[in-house]
Amino acid sequence: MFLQIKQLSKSYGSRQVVSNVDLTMEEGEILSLLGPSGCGKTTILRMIAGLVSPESGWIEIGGRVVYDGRKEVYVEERRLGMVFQDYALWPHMTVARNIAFGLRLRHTPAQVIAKRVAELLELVNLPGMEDRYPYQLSGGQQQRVAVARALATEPRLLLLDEPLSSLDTGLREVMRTELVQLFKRLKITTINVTHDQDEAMAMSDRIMVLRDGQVQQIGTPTELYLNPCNVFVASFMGPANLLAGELVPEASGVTERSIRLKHLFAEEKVVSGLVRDEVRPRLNGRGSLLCRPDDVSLHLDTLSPGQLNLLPGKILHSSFVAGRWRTVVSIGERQTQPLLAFASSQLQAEQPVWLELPPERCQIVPE
Ligand SMILES: Nc1ncnc2c1ncn2[C@@H]1O[C@H](COP(=O)(O)OP(=O)(O)OP(=O)(O)O)[C@@H](O)[C@H]1O
Repeated sequence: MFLQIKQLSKSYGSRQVVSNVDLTMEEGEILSLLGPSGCGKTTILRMIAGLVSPESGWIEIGGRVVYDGRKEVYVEERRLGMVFQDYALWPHMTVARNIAFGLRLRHTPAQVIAKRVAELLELVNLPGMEDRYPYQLSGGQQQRVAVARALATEPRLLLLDEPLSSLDTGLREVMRTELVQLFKRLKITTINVTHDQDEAMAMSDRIMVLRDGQVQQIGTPTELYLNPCNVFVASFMGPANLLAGELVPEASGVTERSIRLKHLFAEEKVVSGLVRDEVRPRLNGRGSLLCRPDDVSLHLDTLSPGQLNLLPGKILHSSFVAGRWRTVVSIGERQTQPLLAFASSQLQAEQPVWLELPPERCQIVPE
C-alpha cells in the first residue's frame, strides 16, 4: 500500500468540515475525491499536501508517516506535485523557467534542468515551447505546463485540485484522456479533486464520494454506479430514477423486498427490487427503489394487468440527446414525479404511457 489515511478530521471553529476519513491507495492508482461544493474535498487534499493542519488522524505516504496527530512533515519534504484549477503559472517567466522552478530551488545544475525541461515538454505534448510565455499559450497548453511543472521534481504523489474545470467541454475530454495516459505511463499515484461525476468516472481507478465531510462510499466507477450505498451516491453517479417509500414487512424474499408508494397514486402501489447485503441493515423501514433510465422500458399500451413494477404516466418532454430520445415521463395522480427513460422515437407531450421497471434491474437503497 502506498498511501494510508486514518481517521482524518478537520474543523473550522465549531464546524467539522472533514470527519474521520479513512483511505488506502496502491502505488500508481488514480483516485478522485468527488462531491458537491463545500463537502471538504480540497481540505482533504490540502491536509495530505501539508498545507492545512489536520485536527486529528494519521497520514502515511510511501512508507513515511507525514502526520500522526503530533508530528507534521513540512510540505516541501513530502515529495508531492500539485496542479490547481487556475494553473498558477508565473506570468513573467517562460515555460522553461516555470517548469524548472522547483528544480532551481534545489540548485539542480543548468544542463540537467535544460534536459529535464525538454523531456517534460515532450511528455506533455508541447515540444519546443520552452521560450513561450504563459499568455502566448491556450488554456489547455497552460494546464499541460502546470502538469509538467508538477512532475519536474519527480514527486511520489500527484495532487490535482479541479485541474480541468476552467477548460471548455471538448478540451476537457481530450485532456482527461491525455492525463490518464500520462499518469499511467509514469505509474504515478494521483489524487484528483472534482465535483464533475463524468470527469471522476473517466479518469479514476476508484472514486471517494463525499458529503458534508463524510465518506459516503469508495469504489470503482462501475461499483458506485451499479451498487450505490445510498440515494445520495445513486443520484450523484449518474441519472437515477428513485421512488421513496415504506418497506413492506416481509412481503418478499430476503434478496428482494417491496416498498409502498404512498402519495403518488390514488391507490397505494407496491414496487419491488433487489436488496444487497451491504445495504440491508441500513434500510430501517424505509428505502428508495432505484432504476437507471437505461433499464426502464416504455410502453404505449399496458402489458398484462397486475404486472409488477408497471407504472402509468404521461409524457412530459422528449428530446434527442446523444443519438437517443431522452424522454421524461410524469407518473402519479395525487402527486407527480418525473422519471427518465429512453424511447425509440419522439413522443408527444401528454401522451399516456406505461413505464416498466423490471424488478431484477431495480434495487432498494437507503435514504
Ligand atoms: N480556512 C477556512 N476557514 C473557514 N472555513 C473554511 C476554510 N477553508 C474551507 N472552509 C470551509 O470548509 C468547508 C469545506 O471546504 P472545501 O474547500 O474543502 O470544500 P470543497 O468540497 O473542496 O468545495 P469546492 O468544490 O467548492 O471547492 C466549506 O464549508 C468551506 O467554507
